[in-house]
Amino acid sequence: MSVMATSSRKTALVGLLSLTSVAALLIRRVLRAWRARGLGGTPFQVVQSGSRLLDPQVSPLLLKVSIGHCVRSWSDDYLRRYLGGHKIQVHVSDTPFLNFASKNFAYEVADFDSFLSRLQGENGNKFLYYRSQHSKRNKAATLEAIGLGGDVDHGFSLPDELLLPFETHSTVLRIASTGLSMWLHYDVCDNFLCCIRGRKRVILFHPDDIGLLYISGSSSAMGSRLFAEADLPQLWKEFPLAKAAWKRRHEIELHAGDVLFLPAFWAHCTQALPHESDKASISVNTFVLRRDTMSLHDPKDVWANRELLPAQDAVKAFEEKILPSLAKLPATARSFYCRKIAAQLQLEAEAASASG
Ligand SMILES: O=C(O)CCC(=O)C(=O)O
Ligand SMILES: [Fe+2]
Repeated sequence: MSVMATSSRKTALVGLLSLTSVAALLIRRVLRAWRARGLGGTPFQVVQSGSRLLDPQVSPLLLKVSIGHCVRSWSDDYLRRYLGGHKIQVHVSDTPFLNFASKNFAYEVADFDSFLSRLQGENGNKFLYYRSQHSKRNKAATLEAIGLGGDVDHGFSLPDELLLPFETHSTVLRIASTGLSMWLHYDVCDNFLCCIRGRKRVILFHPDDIGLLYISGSSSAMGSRLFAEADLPQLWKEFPLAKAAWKRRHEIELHAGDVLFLPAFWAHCTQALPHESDKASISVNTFVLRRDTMSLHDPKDVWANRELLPAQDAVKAFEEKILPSLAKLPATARSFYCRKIAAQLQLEAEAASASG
């Protein structure tokens, strides 16, 4: 073999090696972008379109789509122009960690202008949260109901492509003080949670982990203490099962313009964070219903958290029939039959998860 041939083979080999390392670098970059913003736990997927939203096993997704001009237009002055003078109901709390179970906050009626001023000012260490409602108690929220729906040029809108497979249930404006965290809960509708101003940290748990989260009704007894990082060792003492779920959590930080697709039954809690000097974290979320399961949805569900109708029947039968029957048994037999029924239910749950 000639010297020339050996050296050209060497050059080819070196070329191939450097090409491989460039390719590896590129793949690493693409993977990093793909998992972008997933802060802890399971990596997050970023997608450009809504083609997989109806997949029964869909995980939360960060959607790269446009939500209209609101991201640039909705200054405090703009919001005051539309909502100024409105009386709104506000959650007010001394702690940033809101807890629905222990009700560590009060509801106050405030006018919108003073709410915004308090939110941006020093505010005596109070944490404020506004969730828009419909003026009629039995109707679900819309932006039109608070006067924010009509401005096509400067408003909020989700691409038709995302909404078309669904029926819209409601659209909610949410404004929170820096640091305020919303308690862990689940909703029964799929949801597009859109960040308009500030930032929002969101922690989510797979529906299969519901039994580890100390949920009663649709809210967790842990409130939003998952955001109190220094307090986590104490939290695991009080709520030991939750530690395993925490390790598998999905977590993301939303920035202005980001849309999180948050599937129904994924328990979630959020933390409002500032952007530069702006202390308001503003988001809009649209709850949607899948057409194939719409008939199971309670027509009286205003907040997107009433159990599906067959689940309401099951819970009622459990509380009114099964539990009282079991209570008639002596302790050993009660423990035996509770475990037997729990094992049967566990098998049902596994089979349903596998077929979902
Ligand atoms: O961040 C918030 O204000 C809560 C959002 C939420 O729970 C939802 O959109 O379902
Ligand atoms: Fe929610």
